[in-house]
Amino acid sequence: MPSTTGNPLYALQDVPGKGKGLVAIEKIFKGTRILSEEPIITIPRNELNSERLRTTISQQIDALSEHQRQGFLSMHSIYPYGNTAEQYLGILRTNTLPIDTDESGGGIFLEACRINHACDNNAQKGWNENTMTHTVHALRDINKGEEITITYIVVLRDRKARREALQAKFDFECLCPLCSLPLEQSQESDRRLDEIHCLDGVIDQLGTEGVLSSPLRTLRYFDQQVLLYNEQGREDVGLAQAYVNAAQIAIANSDLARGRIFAERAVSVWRTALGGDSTQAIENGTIARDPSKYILYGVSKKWRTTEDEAPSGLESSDFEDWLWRREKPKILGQLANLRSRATFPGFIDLPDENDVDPEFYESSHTGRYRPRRHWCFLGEIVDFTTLLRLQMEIKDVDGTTIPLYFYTDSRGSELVPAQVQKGYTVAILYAERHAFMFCEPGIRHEDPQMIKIFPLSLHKLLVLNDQVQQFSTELDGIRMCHGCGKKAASLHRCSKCSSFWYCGRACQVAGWNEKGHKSDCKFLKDPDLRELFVLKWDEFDNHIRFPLHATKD
Ligand SMILES: C[S@@+](CC[C@H](N)C(=O)[O-])C[C@H]1O[C@@H](n2cnc3c(N)ncnc32)[C@H](O)[C@@H]1O
Repeated sequence: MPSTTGNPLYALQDVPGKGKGLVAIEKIFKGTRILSEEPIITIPRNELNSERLRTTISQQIDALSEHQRQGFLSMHSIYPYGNTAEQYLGILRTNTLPIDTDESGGGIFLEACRINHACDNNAQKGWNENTMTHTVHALRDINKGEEITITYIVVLRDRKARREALQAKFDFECLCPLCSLPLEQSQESDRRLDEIHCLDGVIDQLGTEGVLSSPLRTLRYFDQQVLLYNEQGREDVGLAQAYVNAAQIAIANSDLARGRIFAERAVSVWRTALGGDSTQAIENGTIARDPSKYILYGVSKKWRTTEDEAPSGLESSDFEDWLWRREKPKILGQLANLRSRATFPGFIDLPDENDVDPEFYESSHTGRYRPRRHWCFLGEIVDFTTLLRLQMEIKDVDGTTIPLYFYTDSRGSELVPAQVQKGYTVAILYAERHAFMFCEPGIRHEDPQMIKIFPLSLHKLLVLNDQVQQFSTELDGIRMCHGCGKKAASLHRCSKCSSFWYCGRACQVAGWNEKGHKSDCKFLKDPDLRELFVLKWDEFDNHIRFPLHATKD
C-alpha cells in the first residue's frame, strides 16, 4: 500500500512478525527527511482528570475524516478492550509519539506511528517545534525494500534491559540485528552502551562544576562518549549532545578554536538526525558561526584560544588528539613525566570513590571494573598530627590543600617517624577522592603498600623530573651530558644513581658541584623514585605497590 500522504519514499506494508511497517520503496540517503507530519490527535499535557481526557480525545476522533479514522482504527494496540473508549485508549497508549508544546505532550500521526522499532534503528524520530511537525530522518543510507525503523527506547542500554523495556511497554521480543548478535559481539555492544549511559550519569552529576573546576576531566568523558558512539556505529542525538557538551566546555573556558569545531560537528549530526530547521541545528549553528555568543563564554580563561587557532595539515588522529586535548602517548624509550596530569593527577582530577570513573576504570571480561592504567597522586606534607590516627594536610600540584587520613590497620604508625616530615612529598597509588563526614573532601588511605614518602618537596621533585627528562632520556642511542650539555652516543653514567650521563671526569665534577647532582643523586638512588620514571603507567596488568621495583620483579 503506498503512503497515505503520497510520500514516494516508502509504503505501508506487512512486515513479518511485526504487523505493518514502513518500507523504503527507493534508496533513501543518509540525512534525508523521510517524513514531516502533523498530528491527527493531540494529547493535552496537563489534563489530569481522566473523564475530561477521554472526552477531549473522543471529540478529536469524532472530528477525523473517514480516511484518518480508518487509519487510526487500524493501528496496533497491545491492550485488550471491552468498549470503544477502551479501544481508543489502547491505540493511543501503544502508538503515541512525543510532541513538545505547552498544550500537548504527545500525539497520533497517521504514518509515523506505523514505524516499527529496532535497537540499531536506521532512522531518527523527533518533534520539530519550528514546523510543529513530527519528523523522521535517515541516520544512514536505507536501501530500497529495507524497513524504516526508529527506536522506542529513550536510553539504549544492554540487550537484557532493552528486551525487558520493549516487552513491558510494547509487548514484543526484539529480534533486530543488534539483539541477534552472537554472544561475544553482543556483550561488546552491551559494554559500550552501558558505558555511554554510565558516563551520562557521571556528567549529570558533575553539572556546571565539571565545566569550570575540572574541565579536562569532563572533556575526557565527552571524548570517551564520542569514541563509544563511533565504535557502536551510532550517529544519533546522543552523539550530537556529546559534541554540544564538548563545545560548551571549550567555549566556557575561552577555547574558541575547539568550541567552534565541536559546535560544527554537533550541527552536522543534528542536521542528519533532526533536520537543518530543527531548533538544535539552528541554535548550535549560531554558536558554530560565532562561539563567543555562547552564554558561558569566557567564564574561565583557562584554555584561551582564538577561533582560527586550529592547526592545519595534521594527520586526522593527531588532529583529534589536539581537539580533545589528549596527552600524547609516550614515544617508546621515553621516560614517564611527573608533570603528566593523566598519570599524576591533581586532587580535583582524581576519580571519585563512589563513581566508576571511566577515565580511570574499565569493565573487564569478568564483569568487574579494573583500572585502565596506573596513576599516582603527589602531594607535599604541609602539616601532620596523630590523634586517633595519622592525619596530614597535603598540597597537590595545583596548590590545593586537602586532608589525608590514615585508615590502615596501624593507623599510620607503620610509617617510620623520620619519613613523616613537613615539606616531604607523599605519593599515593590509585588515589581516589573521598567525601569525609567531618571535613572537606580528601583522601582516605587504607593500604600501607600504596603510599611512599619521598624526602623532598613537590617543587623540588618536579624540577628533578625536568632534569631527568632532559638528561636521562635516550633517543636513537644519543644522550645529553649533564655536565656540558653535549649530545653523544658514548657517555658514562653516574655509577651511584645510574640516571645522569657524562662525557668524562671533568663534566662529572661540574655536574656534581655546579649543577646540583650532589643532592639530586641522593634522591635518584632511591629505586622507587627511579621506578616512577621508567614504569609503563599506561599498561595495566595488575596493581602495582611500593616498593615499586619489587612489584616489577
Ligand atoms: C507503534 S506500533 C508500530 C506499528 C505496528 N506494527 C502496526 O502494525 O501498526 C508498535 C507495535 O508494533 C509492533 N512492533 C514494533 N516494532 C517491532 C519489532 N521490532 N518486532 C516486533 N514487533 C514490533 C509491536 O506489536 C508494537 O507494540
